[in-house]
Amino acid sequence: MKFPHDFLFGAASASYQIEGAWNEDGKGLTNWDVFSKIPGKTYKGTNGDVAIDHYHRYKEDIKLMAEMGLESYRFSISWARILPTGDGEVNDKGLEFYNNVINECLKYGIVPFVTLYHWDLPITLEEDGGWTNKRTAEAFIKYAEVCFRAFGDRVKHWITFNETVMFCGLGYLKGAHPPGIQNDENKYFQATHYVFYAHAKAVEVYKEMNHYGEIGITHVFLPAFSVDDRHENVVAARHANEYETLWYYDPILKGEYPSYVVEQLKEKGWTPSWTEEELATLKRNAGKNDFIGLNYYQPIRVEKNNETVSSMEHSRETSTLAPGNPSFDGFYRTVKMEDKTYTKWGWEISPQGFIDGLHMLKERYGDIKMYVTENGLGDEDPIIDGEIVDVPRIKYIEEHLKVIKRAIKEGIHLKGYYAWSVIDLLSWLNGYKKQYGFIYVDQQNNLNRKKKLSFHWYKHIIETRGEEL
Ligand SMILES: C[C@@]1(C(=O)O)OC[C@H]2O[C@@H](O)[C@H](O)[C@@H](O)[C@H]2O1
Repeated sequence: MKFPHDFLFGAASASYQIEGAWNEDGKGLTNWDVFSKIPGKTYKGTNGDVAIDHYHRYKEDIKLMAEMGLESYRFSISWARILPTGDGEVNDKGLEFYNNVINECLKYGIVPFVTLYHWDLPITLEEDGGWTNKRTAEAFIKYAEVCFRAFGDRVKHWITFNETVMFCGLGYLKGAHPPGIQNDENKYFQATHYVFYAHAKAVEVYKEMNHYGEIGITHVFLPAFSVDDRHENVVAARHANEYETLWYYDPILKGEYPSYVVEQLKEKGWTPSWTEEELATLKRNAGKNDFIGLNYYQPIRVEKNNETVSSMEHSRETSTLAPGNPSFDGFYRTVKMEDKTYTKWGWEISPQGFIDGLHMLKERYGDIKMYVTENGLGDEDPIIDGEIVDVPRIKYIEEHLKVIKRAIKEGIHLKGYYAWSVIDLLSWLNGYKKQYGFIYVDQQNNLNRKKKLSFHWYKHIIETRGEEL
């Protein structure tokens, strides 16, 4: 059986991780332009000043995507190219660049799937409190409207935010991302709330423009499972799902926060300073979401944590989602299991965990359309006789596409798959060591591009619509 005719086979990237041209054509400074240059913050001091120079080489890259037969390309817009000061004047050169990227995609019949925010925030807003300041939410709504107006005639698929849990969690709890704050639960929960509010307002604005496209948000999907049937561990898994999934998915799809978490935030003094108008905005717009984007890489296996967790000193290493760390509130800890397989970065490889999680989502949120907006293997790819023989990546994606096909047969409303990433790119915390792409970029040789083994494999899968999977 083939994948459905309207299922999109895609691949993804993000502006800061591929574009470079960090200070060209009127682009404003972003939080990552500044944070990445603070000594010790990134792996070997890598940053996105050049990245893989996609800003100047987008035509070559999109031509390669077309050669792969890619049906859709998910990329993000750098806010600071459009509004260099965050909420001031529009930069026409920024509009021009993304118009060129969109038109280049359409030239090959590649469907552009655009993420408005993939972590690069104009520095003026970061320095004014970032997502803990409602000004940033209001600025996002202005930025989104500028993009809808400029590109909405050709872009019909919009993602507002990528992985809120990551930029808020790493920004305000682990400190591994800008603004580099550790263990501040009040700021963390406040930031997530203003992101959800900004999302709901952007959905409302988009729908009022009658562009007849679709809009949603992309969240990490990290289903938590108990390590065994012991009651305290089952309770720990429930707790993890409430904080890591329901806190993110409920305000979007139900328009309200999960009561389990709300009650505990009240007890702990972590309740965001939300207003009735903001909460009403979430409620009013929840039903207008066209889809939810899932970034699935792994499940987590959890057990009750019985050791006291003082405010941990975090590092890049404790921020890479490898198992063995306690949750920020100390309630549970993740566990590396003897009978599971893991990537070099300690992420469990579990297609079964994905399909089990998908049924959990369907049970709670019904038939909401879903896209897999990221899935892929971060690896140090083997090179044999000059060829990138990334067989582990082929196996990883193949196994996940198989369960996606099964999930669709079981009634899960999945309409597309975007591999992370279309091309090797800058990792926020791992530099260029952790590769994800179908296309290799030679960092030692003029950033030359080279098709990997997986490029040819994915081309075949797309051509045959995954019939053999
Ligand atoms: C943490 C990490 C990683 O480095 O493996 O997860 C997978 C992937 O998620 C994406 O949204 C990030 O933009 C990209 O950089 C990757 O980030």
